[in-house]
Amino acid sequence: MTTLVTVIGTIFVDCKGFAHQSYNPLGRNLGSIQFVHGGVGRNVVENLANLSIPSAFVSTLDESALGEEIKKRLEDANVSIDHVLHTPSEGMGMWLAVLNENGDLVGSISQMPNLLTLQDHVLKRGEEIVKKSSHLALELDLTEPISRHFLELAKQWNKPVYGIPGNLDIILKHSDLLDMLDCFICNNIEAEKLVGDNFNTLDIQGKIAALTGYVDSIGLKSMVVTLGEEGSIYYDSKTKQSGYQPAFPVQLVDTSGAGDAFFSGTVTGLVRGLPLGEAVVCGTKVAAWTIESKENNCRELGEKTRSDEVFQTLLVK
Ligand SMILES: Nc1ncnc2c1ncn2[C@@H]1O[C@H](COP(=O)(O)OP(=O)(O)OP(=O)(O)O)[C@@H](O)[C@H]1O
Ligand SMILES: O=c1[nH]cc([C@@H]2O[C@H](CO)[C@@H](O)[C@H]2O)c(=O)[nH]1
Repeated sequence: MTTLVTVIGTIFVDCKGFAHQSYNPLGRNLGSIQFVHGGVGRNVVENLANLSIPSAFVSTLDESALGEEIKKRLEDANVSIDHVLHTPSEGMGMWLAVLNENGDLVGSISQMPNLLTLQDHVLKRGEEIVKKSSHLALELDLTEPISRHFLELAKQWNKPVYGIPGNLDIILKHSDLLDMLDCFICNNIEAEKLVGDNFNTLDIQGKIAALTGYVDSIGLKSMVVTLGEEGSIYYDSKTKQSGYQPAFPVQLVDTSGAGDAFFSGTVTGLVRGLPLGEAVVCGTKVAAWTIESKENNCRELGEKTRSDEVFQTLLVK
C-alpha cells in the first residue's frame, strides 16, 4: 500500500507573547505578540507534509478569514484536507502562551474547540478514513469516543497508530487507550503523571528503567519521553531496545512546538521503516530546527532534510 499518514487532531490559533527582557509574572513586560497557526494535530500534519510524507488531516476549521488562511497554508503544503470540516464557529481552539526572554514557556491557557462535530463525522466516516491510510497519527485528548473508535478501526485494519497527548485530559481518565498504540510520545511532565510520582527526580538510567517497567506493565508497544534540553529516552518492547538521545545544539528562539516537531520527525523515521532509536534522531533534528523559529513549524523542512547529514544517512538508505 502506498504511504498516506492520516493525522487526527485539532487546529488552534496561538497568541504568543515574547518578553524582551527578564520576565516578571506580576509586572508589565514589554515584548512582542504574535498570532501563529497552532494545534498539535495541525502542527504535526504540516511538519509531516514538509518532510515529504504524503499526509491527510481530519479536523474542524472555522468559516472565518483566519480559517481560510489556515486552510490555504495546509493546501500549499500538500496536506489532503477532504476531512477538514467547516464550522460556523468553535471549530478551532485558542492557546494563549507567554514565553520568557529565553524563549521558554512560562504560562499558558488553552481554550478547546467544540469537538462534537468532529466526533459525529469520525463515528460515521472513520472506517473509510482508516482504510485509505497506511498509518495514523492521533492526538489523544480529543474525546474518548474519537480515540477509541480510531484505535479499534486501526486494530481491525492492521494500521500502526502513533499517539501524542494534547493536554492529558482524556488519557488520564482512559489510560487503557495507550496500550493500543504502536508508539506513544510525550514529554517528561506528562510522563511523570503516567509513569509515577518521582520520574523527574531520577537520573537518565533510572528514567529508562522506569519507562521500561511502565511500558511492559501496560502492554504498550513502544514509548518515547522527551526531556526538553536534555534530549529524550525511548524503549521498544518488541526489540527490547532502550536508550538515550541527547538534544542537538540550537539557537533558542521559541521552544513551543518542539514536542510536536519531535513527534513529526520520529513518526517520519518510523513510517520509513527505521528502528525507534534512529527515528528518535530524526525527531531530535526536526525539534531543533523548530526551536530556532517563532512559528510552531519550521517551514523549510524539505530543504533542511535534503541538505542535512543526519537525514541523508538515516532516511536515504
Ligand atoms: N533548549 C533546547 N535545546 C535543544 N533541544 C531542545 C531544547 N528544548 C527541547 N529540545 C528538543 O525538543 C524535544 C522536545 O522538547 P520538550 O521535551 O520540551 O517537548 P514538549 O514539552 O512537548 O514541547 P512543547 O510542549 O513546548 O512543544 C527534546 O527532546 C529535544 O530534542
Ligand atoms: O489543549 C491544547 N493546548 C495547546 C495546544 C497546542 O499545542 C501546541 C504546542 O505544542 C500549540 O500550537 C497549541 O496550539 C493544543 O493542541 N491543545
